[in-house]
Amino acid sequence: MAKVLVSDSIDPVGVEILSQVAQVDVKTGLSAEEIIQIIPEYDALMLRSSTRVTKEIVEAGSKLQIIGRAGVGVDNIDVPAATRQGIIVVNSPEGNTIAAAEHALAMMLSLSRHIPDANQSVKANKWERNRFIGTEVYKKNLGVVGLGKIGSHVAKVARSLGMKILAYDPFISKERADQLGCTLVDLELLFAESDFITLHVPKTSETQHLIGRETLAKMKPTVRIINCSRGGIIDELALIEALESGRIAGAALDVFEQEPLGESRLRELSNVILTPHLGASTTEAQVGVAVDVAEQIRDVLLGLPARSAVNIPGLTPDVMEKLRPYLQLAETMGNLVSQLAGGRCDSLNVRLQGELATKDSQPLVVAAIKGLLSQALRERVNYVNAAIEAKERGIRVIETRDASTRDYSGSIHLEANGSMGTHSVTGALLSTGEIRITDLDEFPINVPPSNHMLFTLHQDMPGIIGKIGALLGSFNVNIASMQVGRKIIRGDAVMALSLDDPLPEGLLSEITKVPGIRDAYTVKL
Ligand SMILES: NC(=O)c1ccc[n+]([C@@H]2O[C@H](COP(=O)([O-])OP(=O)(O)OC[C@H]3O[C@@H](n4cnc5c(N)ncnc54)[C@H](O)[C@@H]3O)[C@@H](O)[C@H]2O)c1
Ligand SMILES: O=C(O)CC[C@@H](O)C(=O)O
Repeated sequence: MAKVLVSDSIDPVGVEILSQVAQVDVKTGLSAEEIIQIIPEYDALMLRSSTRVTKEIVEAGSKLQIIGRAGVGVDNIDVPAATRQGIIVVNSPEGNTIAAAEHALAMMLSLSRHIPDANQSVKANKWERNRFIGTEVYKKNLGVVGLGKIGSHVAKVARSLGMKILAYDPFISKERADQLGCTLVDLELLFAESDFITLHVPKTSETQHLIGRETLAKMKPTVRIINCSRGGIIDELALIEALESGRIAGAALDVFEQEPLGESRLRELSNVILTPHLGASTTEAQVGVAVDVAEQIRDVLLGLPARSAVNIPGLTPDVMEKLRPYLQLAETMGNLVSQLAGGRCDSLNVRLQGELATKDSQPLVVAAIKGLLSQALRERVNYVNAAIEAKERGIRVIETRDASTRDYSGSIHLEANGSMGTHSVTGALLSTGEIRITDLDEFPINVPPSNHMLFTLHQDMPGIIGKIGALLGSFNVNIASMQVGRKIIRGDAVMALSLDDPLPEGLLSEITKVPGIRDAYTVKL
């Protein structure tokens, strides 16, 4: 019989479901070393946010088929390590949305009316009615950073409280924001105009310390900040200084840079409310995420696909086998075209060409959408939710199939319209399975995707390639490979460069100033 280790406390209904197919051991509070010792016996691991699934744990799990996170964020699991080991990682993308949104709203109202302090005061036999004068949220500006599932629900409820919602989410269309009654603004304006700011973004390199010393300095002195998303999105030290000096009025935090929260001056501040990562802690959400994830673990142990895998598509094995090499191609092309077009796309045209023009190839469209959304949603977008996420974001997906073959037996052409205009890419596979970008904005090229890329649209004229090379060299950026594509001599052309280093800040605008360069884009793949 298969064995499942449950390493954090989950609702008993989850254990019941797992017990249908496996021996279930619930062992909470184990250290990493203890997990490493016992994990070789287990076929599946189920956890919440307390267990950190490190590379060492993953590598020790020689029998592990699946790791299930009873919640949204999989940032406590080394997903790349699991993927390399062929372990499916599943989560519950929606099971605790309402719970987390309601916690953020509760934090906002508690802050505005001093509920925790007033409660403590009455319990200490005091009656301090003048000490706890609050502020109303009615007609105040609420800045919502991240208008995804939780942020949208917060925005909807806050609107019914009479608040005006300013939202920042570079990956959400204006139409979607309009539907939610939110005004999309840039971060500067959101920070400057908000009376309350609530964070609902994933933790990524872009959102790490999104709120820090510099940004806090731009806020109103009366602002109150709520973080029920992830620790580290606020620079805690900068926040403490701003609260201590009265630079801002208050904060309510459910998540911390270090969890459990250790020694911290946050505990001494009267204008702060702290909760121990309770966003998902409602009976309903705990049942929801436990059922959602336990069912997926049960199914995978029975040899069935998972419906919410973050690292492997939940497709039937035979279709998977056929399409496997092309799924990565479609995803890479989606990621590339989204970065060229700018995050906020309103349409994606997918043309499947040659041998891919069959009805079985539908997962490739999903893979392209997944790639398109990956900048915005990271591990939260998967093969199951990609199409729904695109629809909810107001992205129109148009599919066409063209059975005629060109240079490759099968290729994928994507065209996206985003905040930086309409751009297109085509990709194909070499017989070795390697990916090639074969067309960019209708200009023929032939380059492999790489980590850091630079594309230019320019006029084909003598000296221009040298100028770009020299400019990159002067900033110590090494070029790994370079290719030019053009249709006519001395007409428009594109340059595709693979770089060994990321482009330093400010260099892109220098490149666009080079005479003959019309546009330049950096891309990270
Ligand atoms: N406190 C808790 O217990 C708790 C419970 C559930 C979820 N969470 C956390 O809440 C957060 C939001 O979850 P969700 O389910 O709404 O996720 P979601 O994926 O539905 O929404 C996240 C949104 O952030 C946007 N985004 C990505 N990068 C951005 C950036 N740089 N700037 C602005 N917006 C950006 C995305 O476009 C997306 O719309 C996650 O970090 C999740 O882990 C916490
Ligand atoms: O397990 C929890 O209680 C927290 C879950 C939450 O942080 C999530 O990302 O889903």
